[in-house]
Amino acid sequence: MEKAFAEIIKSVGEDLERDGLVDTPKRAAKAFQFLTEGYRRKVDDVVNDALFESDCNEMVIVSDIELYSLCEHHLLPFIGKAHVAYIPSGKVLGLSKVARIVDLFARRLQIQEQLTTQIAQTVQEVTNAAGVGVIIEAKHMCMMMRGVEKQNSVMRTSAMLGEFQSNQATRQEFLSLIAGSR
Ligand SMILES: Nc1nc2c(ncn2[C@@H]2O[C@H](COP(=O)(O)OP(=O)(O)OP(=O)(O)O)[C@@H](O)[C@H]2O)c(=O)[nH]1
Ligand SMILES: [Zn+2]
Repeated sequence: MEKAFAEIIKSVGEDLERDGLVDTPKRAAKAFQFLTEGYRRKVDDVVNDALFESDCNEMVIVSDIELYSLCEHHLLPFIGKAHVAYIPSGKVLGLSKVARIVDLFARRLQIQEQLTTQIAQTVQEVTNAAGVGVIIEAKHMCMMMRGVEKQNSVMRTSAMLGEFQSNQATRQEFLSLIAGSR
């Protein structure tokens, strides 16, 4: 990866020997490894058995989880928030683990739709919840810094599983609680 970054820097006409750039391929490779570390993590390790028996069967919402991902088309960041809700069915998930699941899939090359679905399916699989809802709102640098250059558009995606899909009242409760947090 270091070599690849060195090639990219040379290809823009820069001098790789100059002071500020000497260590840049190494730094950039380290940064890119971090931004894609989701490929090297496993759900079980991330969740770390932090599942707790509970007879709570009311909606749990973790909202406004910061999200940084990379669009797979341009390798530019998309940045925003994820809102994750589920209805427990015997087990609740450690609070931080919801955010860790978001990062696990965000730190990959992604499109927002797939990221949203992967988070929802994983929360469902891990908790066996009666329903899961995920909403992501994000701004894509590939639409802001280049290309169509629209600064204010926000992409909103959702994935609704189980009761969030079949029960209008559940979905509505989730949406109104999210709206309250905005
Ligand atoms: N659906 C979806 N599209 C995305 C996402 N991230 C980037 N894109 C889009 O992927 C598309 C790639 O289109 P192309 O025409 O192949 O690439 P391009 O010529 O660079 O397109 P422009 O961005 O329109 O300049 C663009 O419309 C991007 O806006 C995403 O998360 N979801
Ligand atoms: Zn893009």
